[in-house]
Amino acid sequence: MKEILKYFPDLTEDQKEKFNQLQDLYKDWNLKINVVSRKDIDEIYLRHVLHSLGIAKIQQFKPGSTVMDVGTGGGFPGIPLAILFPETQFHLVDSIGKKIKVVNEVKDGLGLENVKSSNCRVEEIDEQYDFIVSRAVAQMETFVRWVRGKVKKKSEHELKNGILYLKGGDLTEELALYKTAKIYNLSSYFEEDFFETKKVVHLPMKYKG
Ligand SMILES: C[S@@+](CC[C@H](N)C(=O)[O-])C[C@H]1O[C@@H](n2cnc3c(N)ncnc32)[C@H](O)[C@@H]1O
Repeated sequence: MKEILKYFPDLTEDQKEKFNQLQDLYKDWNLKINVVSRKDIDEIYLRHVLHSLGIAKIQQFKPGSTVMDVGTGGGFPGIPLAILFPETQFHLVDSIGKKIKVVNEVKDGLGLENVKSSNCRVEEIDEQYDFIVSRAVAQMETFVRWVRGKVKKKSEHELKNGILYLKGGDLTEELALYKTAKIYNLSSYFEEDFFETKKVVHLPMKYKG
């Protein structure tokens, strides 16, 4: 939890309380369904919560804007972002039912009213959002094919709408097709070694590839 306060010192008491509850909620659920690796559960604030919040260093979601988290698994990056941006609506989607069950339990446990979830493949979703966020789900080309048409071309809330994808490693080859993609190194924002190779890719949706 100290990692979160270090980089997000202006949290409200309610947000602090919610972030505080996360570890115990995931610890309990992890005993039944493995959503966070055993090694990671003790470092959940660094490896999952702060990593998810890396997106917030690139984009501050505005009140009223809408975000879909594709392949959310146990709720990353969607749940931490929903705590940080309580006036933004989040739709967390995963094709595995038991993962969405955990998401729903965590959402209810925290009383997150700005989160809804769906147990389906993202290809089945027929809605448009200001932003699509994701971590560790598919190669960019596949991902873009899945979500094409699901980002609002022009947003009343946001100027930089598009995909915000948490990725690691060398992305030169994977992003060669996407001339408008911008890569942000999370090591510029967070000093822990874990973030050395971690990046946020922003792909604006005017891209027609
Ligand atoms: C490696 S996990 C990552 C989970 C989470 N984003 C995280 O970083 O902890 C990938 C998740 O994507 C989901 N997934 C893969 N393809 C999907 C699709 N087409 N639609 C919805 N979910 C998908 C899988 O069920 C799995 O839970």
